[in-house]
Amino acid sequence: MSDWADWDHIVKIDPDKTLVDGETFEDVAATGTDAIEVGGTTGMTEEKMKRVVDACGKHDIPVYIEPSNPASVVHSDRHDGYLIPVVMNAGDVAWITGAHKEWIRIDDEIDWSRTFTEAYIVMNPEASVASYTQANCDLDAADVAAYAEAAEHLLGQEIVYVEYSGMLGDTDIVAAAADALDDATLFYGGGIHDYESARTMAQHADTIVVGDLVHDEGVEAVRETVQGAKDATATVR
Ligand SMILES: CC(C)=CCC/C(C)=C/CC/C(C)=C/CC/C(C)=C/COP(=O)(O)OP(=O)(O)O
Ligand SMILES: O=P(O)(O)OC[C@@H](O)CO
Ligand SMILES: [Mg+2]
Repeated sequence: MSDWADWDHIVKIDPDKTLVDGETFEDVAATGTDAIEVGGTTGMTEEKMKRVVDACGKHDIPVYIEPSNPASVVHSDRHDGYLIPVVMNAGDVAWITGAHKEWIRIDDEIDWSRTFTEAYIVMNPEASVASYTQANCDLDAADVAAYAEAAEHLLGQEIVYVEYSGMLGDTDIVAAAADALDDATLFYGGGIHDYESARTMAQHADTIVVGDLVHDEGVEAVRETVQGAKDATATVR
């Protein structure tokens, strides 16, 4: 069984951002979250990635690199694996297969045994990731459900990621993606900022991803979202 099948909550650390004053990656690992993903769209470098992966990898929690470009991939045995995005609604094929082909050409240390993909559906047109990938975010619930189904059944994706980075998404859209999937795991990320927003999104998604909150508000606020995710899981399943 894959690691993520048991995850209700992920903290996503952006190596281009800082933690709240006085907080450490040990504090982040102790929030009760199930895993740490390390990634961001803008300002990513190998050096910043390495610093965060090394710091997070010291604690007893799964750590996955989520690269936004081939140059931000670092290899180490400090982390558990690699979650490589594939953007279903990208406007530029670079973000579906192009960057992947280039990465494989230049990197001769890829460890396929711990490399997996995430099928992104990018929904917030204001997010950096939307402009970066030239995503078509003008999608209704039926479009999103169809992308989710295509990801799982045509492309064999094990993770589908509804991405509202920076804003709280539409629950009808997240529910439609959830209904469309059979066995794939649904990640939801974007705008989760408290117990209630976490619980609401976790009622639909298998796993919620909390990003900006850890940088802007800190670990106490993250802890509340963990509780929201766990409570939703307890009622739904
Ligand atoms: C093939 C390799 C190794 C890399 C390419 C992988 C792809 C397709 C990346 C596309 C962009 C993407 C989906 C990146 C994942 C990380 C992510 C969504 C971060 C959040 O982005 P924002 O919140 O918009 O950006 P900032 O917070 O950095 O402004
Ligand atoms: O930063 P936020 O809005 O929490 O989004 C989390 C994550 O989905 C970003 O890739
Ligand atoms: Mg962001």
